[in-house]
Amino acid sequence: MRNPGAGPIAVALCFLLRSDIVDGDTVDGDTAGLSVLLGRKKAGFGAGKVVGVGGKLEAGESSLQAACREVFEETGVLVRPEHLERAGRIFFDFPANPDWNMDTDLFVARRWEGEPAESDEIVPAWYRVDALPLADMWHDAGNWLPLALTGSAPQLRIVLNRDNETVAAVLPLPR
Ligand SMILES: Nc1[nH]c(=O)nc2c1ncn2[C@H]1C[C@H](O)[C@@H](COP(=O)(O)OP(=O)(O)OP(=O)(O)O)O1
Repeated sequence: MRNPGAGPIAVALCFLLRSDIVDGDTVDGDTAGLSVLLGRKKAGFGAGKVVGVGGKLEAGESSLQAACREVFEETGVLVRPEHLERAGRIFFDFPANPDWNMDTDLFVARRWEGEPAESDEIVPAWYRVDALPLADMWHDAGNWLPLALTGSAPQLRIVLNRDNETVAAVLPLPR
């Protein structure tokens, strides 16, 4: 994937959050009536899985800039950096393949311009936050995605097993 021995890959993910509640509706719970934009990955790392929209930082880029660029490249939606909210940080730790280690900044956005459209990389779709498609995602998604989408700002190191799929441990990240 990249130069052996280099540090973790810096990644940014951005979750667009849409309120489905129309005026006058009443709902129970924090997440009822909220949907998130995820994407079915067509190629590359994690192909076939439903994943967060985002990807690797380019040289000289901040994670904020990368999140906006990746959302645009992968879905055609324009998100402005000032509309991103930090939503946590996850270190994906692949002990069997350390070259895959990723240090991932999470963002949510509640404002954007445009409608998501399919790209070469993903098929975007809206999912209810209280019914996330966890069976189609990375095994670890249930450990951090609901927390990130409900404002808990998880800061976690997710250690994968040697199968590079199942979760060996979920540890706090030093702040
Ligand atoms: N354990 C894990 N759980 C998860 O939910 N997402 C993970 C993960 N490990 C990696 N990812 C995500 C983070 C990142 O968005 C993505 C890999 O980065 P990219 O999408 O940029 O990779 P690709 O190889 O497809 O990209 P390019 O070749 O740069 O187009 O995988």
